Amino acid sequence: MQRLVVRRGRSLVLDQVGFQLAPGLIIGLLGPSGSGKSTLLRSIVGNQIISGGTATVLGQPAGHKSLRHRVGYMTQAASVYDDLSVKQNIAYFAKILGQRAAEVERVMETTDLTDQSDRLAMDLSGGQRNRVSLAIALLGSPDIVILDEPTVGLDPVLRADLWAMFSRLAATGLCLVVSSHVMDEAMRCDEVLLLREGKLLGQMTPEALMESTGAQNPEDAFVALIAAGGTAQPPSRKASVPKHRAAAEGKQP
Ligand SMILES: Nc1ncnc2c1ncn2[C@@H]1O[C@H](COP(=O)(O)OP(=O)(O)OP(=O)(O)O)[C@@H](O)[C@H]1O
Repeated sequence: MQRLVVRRGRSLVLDQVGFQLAPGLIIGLLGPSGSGKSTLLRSIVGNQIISGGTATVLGQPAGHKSLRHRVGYMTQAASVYDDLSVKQNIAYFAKILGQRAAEVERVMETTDLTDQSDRLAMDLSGGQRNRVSLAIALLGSPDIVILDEPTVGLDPVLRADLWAMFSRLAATGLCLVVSSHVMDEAMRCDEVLLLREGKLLGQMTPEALMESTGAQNPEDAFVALIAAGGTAQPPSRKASVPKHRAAAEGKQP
């Protein structure tokens, strides 16, 4: 994204936002409610009219038809039909996307839903419902998956399970962009984009965020960064050791 500007009505919702994504990383988009996270995610997907700047995804303008199968999107409201089973839900979207039946099995396996395939969506827990939405976003093996507040409303155990799943997906080379208003989730990301009132305060590793502010936790670090006027310096990609790789090599990320 370069100098991205989005206006909605009279409001300036995104103000000159610029950042880069990279494969194999979990990029956390963090900011308070109303800071513009969903608008920014829609801009990456190509569902948002932009007023200025450029949104380029995998070398194409965001929303280009060639990106249809390369960018997966899980919206904030889980797109799951209560009266269909897990498998029927996924198969329905697979059909719309022109995907084969084998792809339905693949995404159910990836999201640990194979055992639940015949259960009606209305009988699922919040975490399982979110995994159905994630499975739908993974149809067609996209290169980038955009997840809008996927852990909202989940208890800490289910939240941790979902983040572990994101890490496994990143290890396959996928780029995941995950929004959250829970600052503590920053520590689970490889890099964070910090958004406030439509402005990007910075893009950095969570470790760099903590180090540069000297704060004890991500929430305090966010406040300290605001007080310091933010920094929009992009991270050195050499410094970004993905959490999944650090764990595999037994290093502290
Ligand atoms: N249709 C609209 N017209 C005008 N302003 C809007 C419209 N939709 C959203 N906004 C404003 O745009 C801003 C950003 O909204 P957005 O939903 O992107 O934020 P968010 O960070 O995702 O918030 P949340 O975490 O609550 O979903 C908000 O101030 C909101 O009031």
